Amino acid sequence: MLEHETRPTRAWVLHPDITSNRTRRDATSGLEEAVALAAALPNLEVVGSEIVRLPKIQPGHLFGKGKIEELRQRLQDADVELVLVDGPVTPVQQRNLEKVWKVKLLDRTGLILEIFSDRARTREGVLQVEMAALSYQRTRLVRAWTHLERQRGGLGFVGGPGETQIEADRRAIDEQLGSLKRQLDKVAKTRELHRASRAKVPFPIVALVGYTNAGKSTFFNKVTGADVFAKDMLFATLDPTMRSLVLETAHGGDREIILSDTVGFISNLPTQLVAAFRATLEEVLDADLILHVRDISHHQTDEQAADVLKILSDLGIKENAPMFEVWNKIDLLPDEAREARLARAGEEDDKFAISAVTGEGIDDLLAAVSAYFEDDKIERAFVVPYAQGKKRAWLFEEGVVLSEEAGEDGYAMRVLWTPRQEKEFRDI
Ligand SMILES: Nc1nc2c(ncn2[C@@H]2O[C@H](COP(=O)(O)OP(=O)(O)OP(=O)(O)O)[C@@H](O)[C@H]2O)c(=O)[nH]1
Repeated sequence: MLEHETRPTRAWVLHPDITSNRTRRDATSGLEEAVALAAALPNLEVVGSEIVRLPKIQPGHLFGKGKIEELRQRLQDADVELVLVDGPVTPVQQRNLEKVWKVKLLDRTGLILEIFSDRARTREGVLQVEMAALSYQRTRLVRAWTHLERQRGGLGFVGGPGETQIEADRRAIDEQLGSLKRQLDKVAKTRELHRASRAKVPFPIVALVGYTNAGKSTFFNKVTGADVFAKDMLFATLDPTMRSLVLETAHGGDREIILSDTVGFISNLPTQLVAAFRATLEEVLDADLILHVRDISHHQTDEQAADVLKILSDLGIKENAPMFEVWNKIDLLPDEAREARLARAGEEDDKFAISAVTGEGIDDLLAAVSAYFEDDKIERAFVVPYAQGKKRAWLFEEGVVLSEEAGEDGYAMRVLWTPRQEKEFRDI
């Protein structure tokens, strides 16, 4: 009934393809991702999208004159109100383009911030997004400021209404940032307390990570039966959601684990948001096992996986952290590709092909997770070469050594350990 009042904003997505700055992502999937991002905003209709080749960035207007005029016509014909530019746009370019096109304009960071603020569900999430948004605004003020200085011929002339206003704005933003930071610290402390009390619970934590839209929440819901806001949107989970899950052990017993869903990753994450991610993803740092959920049907699934691993390493997660790869959405693969994936997953003990929608492969994955935390110990004998002192030290730290004898090639060891320790040892 209210349809007329909530008419969606008509938006147009532009993906600048900067010839001098080609990354390994092709422009078409860049545009596709930007459109998907835009669609994640509520009450917005993407009425058009295109790649704009950009041999050279124009400082004042980003695009060249001819292109701007051509676009102006198109935007006007389509009655566009909001233009989303998938890349950085300086405040000056933004102002100029908004004036010529008579639209509102958001760049990639602005767009992601909008989505984040719309999705944040816990107090901490909201605070983080506010902080990120403020830092973003602050850098824009700084840029406007340098621009002003340049216009004055770089004389370093200070004073005048422009500067004073900007300085006041910056101070106001700094004060707000300080206050947000204090609140966030408090929330973080409370969380720390929760975590400490949880640490007393002897349940392993399994964290889901993955590129946005990989299917983490769908998987999480499927296995926990939880009602975690299932949707066809990006970034539905800005805050980690945790549920306990009881798995069956190999001997028919129960094993309880805590499964934690996290925010989806994305390429070219604006720097202002990296900190917000870091706090949100602390759970992952704490996890006993990471499940890296991948949309194996996506044509850039390998690039997405590389992005996720890069973000994890930026977050300080060790390369050899225990991790399973979950190849999700196999139901969407054509037969041949599907068979190939299933065969490879069959060969490697830390890769699993599943469909979070049909449920295929999930039992095997959960059995492997359960086995990973199997307490049953196994005895092994092997030689640790003298050059691998780190491995030997680790065995003693873990307290698994039964006996040790110095031989010709190294230490002949006998150990008693869990399958989990065995895997960790291999990765050292
Ligand atoms: N066909 C198919 N679709 C799936 C599968 N898993 C997830 N999807 C769909 O993929 C879309 C994204 O799934 P989500 O579970 O929301 O993805 P997510 O990784 O939690 O996304 P973010 O919250 O953005 O990080 C939804 O439309 C799901 O229905 C699958 O195994 N097969």
